[in-house]
Amino acid sequence: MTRAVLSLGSNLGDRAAHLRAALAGLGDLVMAVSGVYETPSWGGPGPDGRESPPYLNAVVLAVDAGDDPYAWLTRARELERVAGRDRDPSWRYAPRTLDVDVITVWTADGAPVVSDDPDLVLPHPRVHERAFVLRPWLDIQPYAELPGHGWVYDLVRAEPVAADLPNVRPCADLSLES
Ligand SMILES: Nc1ncnc2c1ncn2[C@@H]1O[C@H](COP(=O)(O)OP(=O)(O)OP(=O)(O)O)[C@@H](O)[C@H]1O
Ligand SMILES: Nc1nc2c(c(=O)[nH]1)N=C(CO)CN2
Repeated sequence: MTRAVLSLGSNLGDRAAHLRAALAGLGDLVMAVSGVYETPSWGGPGPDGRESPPYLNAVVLAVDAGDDPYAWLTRARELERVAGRDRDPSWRYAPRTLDVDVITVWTADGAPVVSDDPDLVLPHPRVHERAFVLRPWLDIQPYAELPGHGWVYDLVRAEPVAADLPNVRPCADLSLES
């Protein structure tokens, strides 16, 4: 058995519909879903100076009966494929219909999986800098700990995340829970 925290993001097309479809795709694996937040695009403009539009973001806690952490990556890529995500070789953080990142994975005994395989780095190597993940994560796990970085509630109060926090805006009118 493994548990995982996944980040869902969309800034292209019907953003809420893409998040809902991802959640539906995860189906019975989902244990808890955060609120939906509108967040400025993280990662800067494209090579031509074009800005990436704001995202809708949410975070999910999910559980899988199998033991393989890579199953989460496979699922994430499949959800992105179904959402029609295109990759733009000239712009790493180009707008996308759906982005699913594997944030952290725990084994059945509660130990965090640590991996430096470039195909699946765990915990996700940039999440400690990302208010758009850390803030929604607190909705579903107020005592969440990011392996190697400490309590999530401390991370959101320290720089560089604290400066971004006011721009992570709850969308009270949008819910992913049915
Ligand atoms: N924890 C992880 N979650 C998702 N993808 C990962 C992870 N660790 C490594 N990768 C690899 O990162 C590669 C790029 O993934 P992707 O294009 O979704 O990145 P991104 O979401 O645009 O950027 P970022 O990695 O900064 O979130 C993929 O080939 C994937 O195998
Ligand atoms: N606001 C926001 N910015 C991003 C996001 C995201 O989900 N939300 N995902 C990225 C690649 O993982 C890059 N930048």
